[in-house]
Amino acid sequence: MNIIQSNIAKLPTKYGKFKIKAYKDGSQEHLAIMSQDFELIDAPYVRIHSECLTGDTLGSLKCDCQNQLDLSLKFISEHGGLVIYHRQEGRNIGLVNKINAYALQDLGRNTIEANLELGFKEDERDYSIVGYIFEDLGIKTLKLITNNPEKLDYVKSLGVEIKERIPAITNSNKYNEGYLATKKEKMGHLL
Ligand SMILES: Nc1nc2c(ncn2[C@@H]2O[C@H](COP(=O)(O)OP(=O)(O)OP(=O)(O)O)[C@@H](O)[C@H]2O)c(=O)[nH]1
Ligand SMILES: [Zn+2]
Repeated sequence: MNIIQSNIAKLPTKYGKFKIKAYKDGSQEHLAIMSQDFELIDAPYVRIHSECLTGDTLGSLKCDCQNQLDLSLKFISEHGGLVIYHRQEGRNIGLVNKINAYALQDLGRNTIEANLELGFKEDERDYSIVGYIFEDLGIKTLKLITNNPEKLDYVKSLGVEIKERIPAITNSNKYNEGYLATKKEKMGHLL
């Protein structure tokens, strides 16, 4: 992998004070957002957050992403750890394709059917940059904040020990009930 790394900088936020580092992998740029005491923690809390501009930034109610990011930043600010902001928008199909998938969902398809109809797998994410960041930051043991079994399997495949899984469950609403049901029933998410 040919990764370009930034230096570490301070990032004060409404959640608390963090440190931040950026990684450039081809055309994708990812972030590691660390609590101030990160280096001193043996098994940090870690959230691998998949980019969702419509949720994270615009507050879309079609998914649970903004609530999960909010929960993770608050939790990690308080208990110590790391949020990896993994910039693979739309499970790595990009924004144009994700909005086309939303248009198909407006016609009644679920998230998986919409992806398949556009010629993609149900999930196109590749987590290799996460392994690179773990190695760069010296993470060998962690507590993972996720409901997604694929993220758990990926971390285990690196030989990194998962001491605990913290569910990332937030309130549902009438717009994301179908999305959450598909994740639970068809993608095996621990919801
Ligand atoms: N292709 C596609 N991607 C979506 C859709 N809705 C949300 N996403 C993307 O899905 C990703 C979030 O994945 P989720 O399945 O919600 O959650 P997860 O990250 O796999 O699992 P957790 O760690 O438990 O949050 C983000 O990259 C979103 O942009 C959709 O309808 N279609
Ligand atoms: Zn989302």
